Amino acid sequence: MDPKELCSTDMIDGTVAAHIKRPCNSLPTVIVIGAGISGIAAARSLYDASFKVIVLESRDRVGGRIYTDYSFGCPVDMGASWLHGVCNENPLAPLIRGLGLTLYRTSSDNSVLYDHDLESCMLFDMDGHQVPQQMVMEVGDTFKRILAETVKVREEHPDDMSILQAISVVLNRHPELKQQGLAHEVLQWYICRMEAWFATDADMISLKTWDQASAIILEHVLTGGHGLVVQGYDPVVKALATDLDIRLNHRVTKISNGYNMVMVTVEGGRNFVADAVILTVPIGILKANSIEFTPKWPEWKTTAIKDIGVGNENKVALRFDRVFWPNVEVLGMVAPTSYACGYFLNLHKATGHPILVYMAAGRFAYDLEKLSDESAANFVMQKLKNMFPHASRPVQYLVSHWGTDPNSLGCYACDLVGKPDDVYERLRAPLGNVFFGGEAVSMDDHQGSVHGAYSAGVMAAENCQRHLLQKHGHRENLPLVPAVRHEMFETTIPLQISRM
Ligand SMILES: Cc1cc2nc3c(=O)[nH]c(=O)nc-3n(C[C@H](O)[C@H](O)[C@H](O)COP(=O)(O)OP(=O)(O)OC[C@H]3O[C@@H](n4cnc5c(N)ncnc54)[C@H](O)[C@@H]3O)c2cc1C
Repeated sequence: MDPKELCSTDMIDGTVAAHIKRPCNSLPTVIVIGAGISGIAAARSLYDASFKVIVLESRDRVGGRIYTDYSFGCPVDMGASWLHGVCNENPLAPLIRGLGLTLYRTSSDNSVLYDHDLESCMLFDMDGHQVPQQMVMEVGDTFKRILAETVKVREEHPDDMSILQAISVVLNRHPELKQQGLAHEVLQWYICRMEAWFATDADMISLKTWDQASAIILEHVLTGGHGLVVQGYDPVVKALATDLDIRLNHRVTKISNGYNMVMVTVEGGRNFVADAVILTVPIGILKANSIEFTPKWPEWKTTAIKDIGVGNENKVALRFDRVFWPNVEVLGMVAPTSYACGYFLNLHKATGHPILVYMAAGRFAYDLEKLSDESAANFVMQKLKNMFPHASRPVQYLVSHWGTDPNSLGCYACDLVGKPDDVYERLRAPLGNVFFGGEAVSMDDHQGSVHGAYSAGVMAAENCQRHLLQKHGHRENLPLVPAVRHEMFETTIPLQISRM
């Protein structure tokens, strides 16, 4: 076999891989594992810098946890749908501007607890009666005060506890903040919304870090509030993926990290060899140990993976033949527990299409996945009928399964109670020729976001590039051509923001 062929990231026989060396002056090769936004951003950066790169993706599509479904005849995002931080500093802003995508701003508040303006939420009790708007606003203010008091609880307790425990400490201390009857149910709805952001239940969310992730106290947070990507996130992924060598239906089962090269094995036994690997599979996949690593990873890495939590969120999208609901952004149902609360996002307001999307998070999202799609759609229809007895049957429905999908096993990383401070640094740290990308390794508490995943991919590519250039000599010694900037990034068009 021609040695040049061996290092061109093509299939080779695994038994010879350990003896392969990359010939001098050939292009450094990188395998990116995962074609979500992070992997594609990493591959794009390396490709634009003239590295030879291939992407191995287990699914039959690109995008990962970005998934825009078109079966309703219009785009419906069943994974990510908001751009969090509608501002020019958002790393995705140039791409979104360049593609001419419209953002429908649901809130200009940067806090995650209010990614919808409260005036645009209509809540209903279990009997289908509308909750007075005055009460929605007042309980919202009380919830803010309760959360502010939890900061004091944190300062007093050296050990971490859950945000739910902290709320109960605050309510015992300040009985005047306790809510009764319907107001208590509205408070539970706010807790339900908080759980939706973290995609996990309030008894699992770390008191120590929740407000860092929610951007209430941090300075490096992106401004501009939250905007739905009206045309769906798919064009963003597709634009970034242009011209990349992406091999779909290639599920990686093993990564063998040698001194000179890394060998990656996919289901069916094919091997791929490269100078370096960037691993961007979801944290749920790492936690499930479904990829074998040789040599075994050190304990500091495996405990980091164990100590990071993974949440779940699912959507049930319903398309109707006509609109029978009011022109608000969110239709919520209050209940005595946050588990029993829920809400629909009214896509009609943002897109003009008669679509409602029910959102479920945490344990409830897992429970929803246990139902057949038809039962899940019937379940949420009952909730809707409770609010609107004359609701028509949906013409079509879609149900996501992020928790049990073997390519995601959860929706995104979350901070569990007692999370060690350095857990994300350890997850991010490279091992030999293996670099780590993906939303969970993103910097500055941007885990669980598209822009965080994107930046994590770019950062992994930069670290990988630096490593390869150090290892294989200076840039001048390698046949690299000057970096080609992706034309989408060069545009100066402003962000298009709408609000109907
Ligand atoms: C329901 C839901 C709603 C969300 N809402 C928002 C939102 O509104 N705004 C926002 O900013 N973020 C949101 N997020 C988070 C956002 O979608 C993610 O943070 C981001 O898309 C993650 O990108 P990634 O590239 O890190 O991972 P992924 O997109 O998951 O990419 C990883 C890829 O690896 C592949 N893979 C897995 N195993 C293997 C294997 N063994 N071999 C090869 N490939 C493999 C997967 O198929 C996948 O394509 C949401 C997520 C979900 C699930």
